[in-house]
Amino acid sequence: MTEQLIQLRNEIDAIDDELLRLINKRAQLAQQIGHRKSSAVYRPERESQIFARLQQANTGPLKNEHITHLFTEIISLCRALEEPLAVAYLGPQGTFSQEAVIKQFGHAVTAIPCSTIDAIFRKVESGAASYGVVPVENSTEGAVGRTMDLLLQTPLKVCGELQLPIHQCLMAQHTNLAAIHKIYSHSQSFAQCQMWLNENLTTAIRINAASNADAARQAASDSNAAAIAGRKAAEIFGLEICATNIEDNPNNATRFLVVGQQDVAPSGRDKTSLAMATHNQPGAVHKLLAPFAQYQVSMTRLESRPSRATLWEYVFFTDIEGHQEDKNVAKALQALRDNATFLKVFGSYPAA
Ligand SMILES: O=C(O)C(=O)C[C@]1(C(=O)O)C=C[C@@H](O)C=C1
Repeated sequence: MTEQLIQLRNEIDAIDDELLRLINKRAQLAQQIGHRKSSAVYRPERESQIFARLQQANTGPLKNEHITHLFTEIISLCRALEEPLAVAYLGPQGTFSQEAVIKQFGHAVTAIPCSTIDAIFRKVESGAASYGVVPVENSTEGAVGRTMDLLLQTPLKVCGELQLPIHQCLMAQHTNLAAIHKIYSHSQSFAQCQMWLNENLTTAIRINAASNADAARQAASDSNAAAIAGRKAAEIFGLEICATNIEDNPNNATRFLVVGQQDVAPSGRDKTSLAMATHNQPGAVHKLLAPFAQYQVSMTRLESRPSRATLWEYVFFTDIEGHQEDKNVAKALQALRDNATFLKVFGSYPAA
């Protein structure tokens, strides 16, 4: 080893010692905060402010996404010292939903796989899990109807959102595509990879699975089969990756919501999700939405779903910019309450 290399490594050792001391000091401070908290340990608004501040201060060479990644894990460990969290998600292990849990909460949580979106809501409502992570829309396939229907019924609040890029891989016991006669996947993933499949695996039959992870599990026991799933599923089931990024749209992403029992305080960069309905009359929807324009509230999403109560009546699901405690948002919501036949605010939370 050259003198210079030894010198550089000595400097890294000294920095690691300092980081170790500082990270443990940070953990002790989090513990002290934990002892002073009377309610929820997880504070999405504070975590969002920490990430925003660090990104602002970051001078590189590490990219902002790396800094967020690193501090997600540091905060995750500090939070777990205050109180261990259980987070329910759409399982089994190896799904994109599990990746979403890790992206939002870090690794220091107990992730509880559930077999349906209904089961996730039930786990959180009963207190068996502190939070649930549910898919709400995909950039290619659109809204996840079951999540939207359950939001109407649940007493839970929306506490957060995150977006996960969805990169699909073809995986099998080997990489010989000529030997693949069957492909397992979830129907949504098949829909997202149609062009690639039509070009590269024309004759293989497509078999629907309950989830991508379940597809990978089945491919792991059949040498003539492959699965379409996320990279994580290949790791879990010991499969080889035959092709990566096979989704038709390279910007394919799924948006997830975090649901829990708490109202989240303003972070300074928030969104509010709600659903509303009005009479089925000419101009009624225009009138319903007017308060947003009047109080300068931006809508980031507007989606209609059948009300399920009355034929051909619709509920409008809306995301707006701002927190329900912000003055303009509060005024718009009050005006909406006066006009709408139905209004439910699901919650305000830091924008992803
Ligand atoms: O500031 C708090 O309330 C903390 O508990 C500390 C901390 C952190 O590690 O920074 C941990 C958990 C919360 O979700 C937010 C922040």
